[in-house]
Amino acid sequence: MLNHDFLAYTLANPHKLPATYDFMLADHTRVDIWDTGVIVFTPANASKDIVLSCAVHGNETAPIEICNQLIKDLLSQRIVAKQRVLFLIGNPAAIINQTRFIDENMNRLFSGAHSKGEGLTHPERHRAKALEKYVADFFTANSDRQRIHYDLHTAIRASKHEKFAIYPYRPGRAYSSEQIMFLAECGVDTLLFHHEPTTTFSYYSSEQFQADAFTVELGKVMPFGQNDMSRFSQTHTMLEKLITHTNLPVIEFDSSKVNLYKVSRSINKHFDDFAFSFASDAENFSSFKQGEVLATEGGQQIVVEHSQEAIVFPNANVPIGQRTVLCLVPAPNESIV
Ligand SMILES: O=C(O)CCC(=O)N[C@@H](CCC(=O)O)C(=O)O
Ligand SMILES: [Zn+2]
Repeated sequence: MLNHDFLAYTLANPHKLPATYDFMLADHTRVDIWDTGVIVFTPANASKDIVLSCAVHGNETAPIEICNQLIKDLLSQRIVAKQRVLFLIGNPAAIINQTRFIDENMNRLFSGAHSKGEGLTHPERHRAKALEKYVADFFTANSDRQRIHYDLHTAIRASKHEKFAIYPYRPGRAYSSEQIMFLAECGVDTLLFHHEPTTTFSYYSSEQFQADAFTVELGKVMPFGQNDMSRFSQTHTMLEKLITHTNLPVIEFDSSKVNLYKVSRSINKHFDDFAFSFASDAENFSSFKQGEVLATEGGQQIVVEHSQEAIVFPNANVPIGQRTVLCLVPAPNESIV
């Protein structure tokens, strides 16, 4: 049965739990375990419903360690939740495999993509569909609460901005200065405003439930045991405060504390010979000048269109049709309230 180590319990039962559980922590918090890697803490009188997800990519270990420590501290009652929290350990089988995924990148399978196209038997398809349902059940249980979802990741390569967040496309909804400043307090000082709908987990929560949802990149991917956890202490502290405080002070928007970019385009792969022209170890946010060649494929060159474009998440090793890189330009005039 479960002791305080929910990660160990999840990895001992990566596909299915022997049973679902609910119990009380003293008389203050109800705990529900809905599935492998899925645990809810419900205190009385919360004002926020918060989803913290990790391991949507199985080899991104630092977010897993952060979430497991918060869960341990809640279960042992070192800390007491004042807000309702759903923790999701996204892909337990891929954690055991020490890989980004088993058959398919799960962060391309939300908003119904799990049920379209080929590969319907892939384990990530079933898990993405199940995770959608858990998030839907969690958020729709209350209609009067602030809804927050931080989908925690680490990136494949080094980055000029170590910690950054992707703000999913949200037409007609202003960006939240409160959220941007909270993330800055977490040490996540760089925001990318996405320009189109995607099939990521954070877009799902944002679009379906109007959650303040973000993909949050906390550093470079490392195997278990090799994370310098001191680099995550600011984030850990702020997430703990978010969960355990009734109210957090709202910090006034200060543009000098954040770097704001918007996605100018997503370059998708059309041919097997897609190749980048820049160094294979180029950092995220490396910037290129107008006319410079970013990539080649099918005998064509893909060149920088704006006076400068920065790149993030370059990965030529993706299936045809998927994103190889996001191009970014500065975003000084976004609507932030
Ligand atoms: O480092 C990389 O190349 C990928 C890191 C990562 O997993 N990023 C997310 C971003 C999701 C988003 O665009 O909101 C992903 O690619 O799924
Ligand atoms: Zn990731």
